[in-house]
Amino acid sequence: MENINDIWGNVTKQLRDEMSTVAFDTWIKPIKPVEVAGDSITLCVPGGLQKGSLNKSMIMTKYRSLIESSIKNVTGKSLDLDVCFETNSGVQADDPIKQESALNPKYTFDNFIVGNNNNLAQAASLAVAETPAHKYNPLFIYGGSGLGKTHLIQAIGNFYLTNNPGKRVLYTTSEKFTYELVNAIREKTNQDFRNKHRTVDLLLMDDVQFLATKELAQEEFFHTFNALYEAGKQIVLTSDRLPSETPHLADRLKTRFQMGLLADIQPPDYETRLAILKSKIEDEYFTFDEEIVEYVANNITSNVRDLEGALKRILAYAGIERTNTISMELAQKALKEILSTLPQRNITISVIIDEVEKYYRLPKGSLITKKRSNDIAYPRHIAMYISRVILDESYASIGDAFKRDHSTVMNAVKKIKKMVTEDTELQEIINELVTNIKKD
Ligand SMILES: Nc1ncnc2c1ncn2[C@@H]1O[C@H](COP(=O)(O)OP(=O)(O)OP(=O)(O)O)[C@@H](O)[C@H]1O
Repeated sequence: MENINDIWGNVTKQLRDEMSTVAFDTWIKPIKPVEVAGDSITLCVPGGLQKGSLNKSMIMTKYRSLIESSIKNVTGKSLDLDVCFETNSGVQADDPIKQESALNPKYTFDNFIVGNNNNLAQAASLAVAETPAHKYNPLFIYGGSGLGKTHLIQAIGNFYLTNNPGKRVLYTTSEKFTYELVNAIREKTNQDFRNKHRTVDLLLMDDVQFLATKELAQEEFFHTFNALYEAGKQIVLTSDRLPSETPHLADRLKTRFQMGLLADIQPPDYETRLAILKSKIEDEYFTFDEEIVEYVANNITSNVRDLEGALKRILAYAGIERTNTISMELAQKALKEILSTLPQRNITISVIIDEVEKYYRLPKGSLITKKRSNDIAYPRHIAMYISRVILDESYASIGDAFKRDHSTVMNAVKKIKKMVTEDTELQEIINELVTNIKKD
């Protein structure tokens, strides 16, 4: 069973039998199903910020396991429950224009945490949502999995619809686009397909990299893109990589995707991970000590989806132990399994060089040039120091990687080692670099 309304209809039938009528009418009946995406199901509770968050808290603490087990009975799958409520900046779940747009109201700018890793993409997204087709058309957001691309692209749509009621927005993915195109050809409804995609004010296309291997869909999307662009409509695209690095993507699409702004999202740094965790915890109404939040931020470094997963695990353990206060012991128990299964990166000197160059925003390969200016020499010494500390490599093999002799490496390592003991800022930089180097 795939349709969210069918699933929820069956789940509520079961819940009605298992709960008292008063509890069912108060807590379950007002819930609106939003979507099933991947391993999670999203439901929306009524109320604004205050009442909505109370409703959500009640569902998550008291009824979560009951709802999740009914969902499992109905779908045969374990789906994570995600509950949203209607904020001022989110569109209403039952608004017909919203339904046509296929947007999920839970993705807003309000709940998107901005850090060094995503500030360009967030600022450009907001600019596009405020004044579409003005500055950046198309806006192309790219970055690794679980870093917030879907969140941002949908926040653009939600913001735009809230501020421009009556305008038409369409959120789709390249896979959905292809699937609907194939159906349209089979059922001879090509014109409907074109009307749907070419007459909107704002087209949001997620995961555009999957178009690359589908010739027919690329051809159709090329014409969709042109029709919208020429009509002065905004297009926003997301991908896991740059257009120029997408194999099999037609050149004419590559050039079009590059016409506006290319904005990247990088994995969140430590500060941003902390801020994201704190904001997600605020939504949950559980008490966490600062040291527990730091423990999670230090250990889960890959992406925001994994951070959320870690938090959900901790909350699930808290649910089992029927407590609202999270202890360090509970957090460690909850994360033990996932920490041991997280992919470990194969760390080499070249990984360290890459990360240090990225951190100091230096062009790739700068650390192994002959340049001796301080802006290159200092990061180079740090990279040598980290190579020695993390990998325990010999000075000679570090020297080979940096095209330097072994005494240069030895002096650099000695110098940074001394500085680290005196300079707390440098200690923090090195901690952050080591975290970046270790994450996959
Ligand atoms: N900066 C952020 N602030 C708050 N939540 C975030 C942030 N970035 C990501 N998230 C959350 O992390 C989860 C994963 O994000 P999202 O689905 O947008 O990633 P993605 O880049 O589209 O991944 P994929 O390429 O795998 O589809 C979502 O629940 C999203 O709300």
